[in-house]
Amino acid sequence: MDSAELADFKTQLRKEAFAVREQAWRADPDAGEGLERHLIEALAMPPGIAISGYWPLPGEIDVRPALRHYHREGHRIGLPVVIGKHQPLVFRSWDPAVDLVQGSFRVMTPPPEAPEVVPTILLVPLLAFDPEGYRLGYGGGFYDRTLAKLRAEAHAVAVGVAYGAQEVPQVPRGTFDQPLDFIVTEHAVFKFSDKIGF
Ligand SMILES: Nc1nc2c(c(=O)[nH]1)N(C=O)[C@@H](CNc1ccc(C(=O)N[C@@H](CCC(=O)O)C(=O)O)cc1)CN2
Ligand SMILES: Nc1ncnc2c1ncn2[C@@H]1O[C@H](COP(=O)(O)OP(=O)(O)OP(=O)(O)O)[C@@H](O)[C@H]1O
Repeated sequence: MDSAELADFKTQLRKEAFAVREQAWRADPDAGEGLERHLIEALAMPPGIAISGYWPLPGEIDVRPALRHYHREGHRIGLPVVIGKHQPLVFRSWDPAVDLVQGSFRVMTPPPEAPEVVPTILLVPLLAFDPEGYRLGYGGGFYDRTLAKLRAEAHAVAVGVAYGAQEVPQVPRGTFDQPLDFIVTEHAVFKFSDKIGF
């Protein structure tokens, strides 16, 4: 498959994945609680480690119960901010008292004055995932660029979070696609690397 065919294939898969995710979300809007439980069971976070999450868009599994838990445990939490097309994401500090502002793509983000957080563990949103740990995102390449940068610089663990229904047999892969270390859903944990052994 050349890169144009790969992009077309991903576009088609994205349409299907949107519909499947929307349905899962409508059926179980509180799945974030099961997700929180599985995250806590699966990943022993070293004290004080910085964790990134996201403020969910309609359809995305609600990662906020887990973020509140990690904040209570004393972790620094960052939420993603798009600083430009073709640029890696930047993460800014969030806590329950922070008033969010609307950023690019209607995503809620911490205000510009919130300090930057460089996460070691990233809770990564996605449209679809496969049983080998590959993910399909919105197509901006934001998380691929961000993970490539963080993994080149330091220890970074990518944890895809999703509804179980978002699993597909295979996500088409290109050279830039960054595999996940874990995928955690409201029902299950998939582990692809031993990376969290700090
Ligand atoms: N909650 C959340 N925050 C996030 C992301 C995400 O996936 N989820 N991102 C992950 O990169 C970044 C924002 N990137 C985004 C890139 C594209 C679209 C987008 O195109 N949304 C369309 C739906 C897609 C389409 O119809 O083609 C929309 O808003 O209607 C949204 C977010 C950073 N923050
Ligand atoms: N590290 C990178 N350097 C340069 N281009 C990249 C990099 N990562 C991804 N891209 C390009 O970004 C575009 C979008 O990639 P892709 O379709 O894989 O996005 P995605 O994984 O669905 O989205 P996201 O990572 O934002 O969730 C592709 O053209 C891809 O080649």
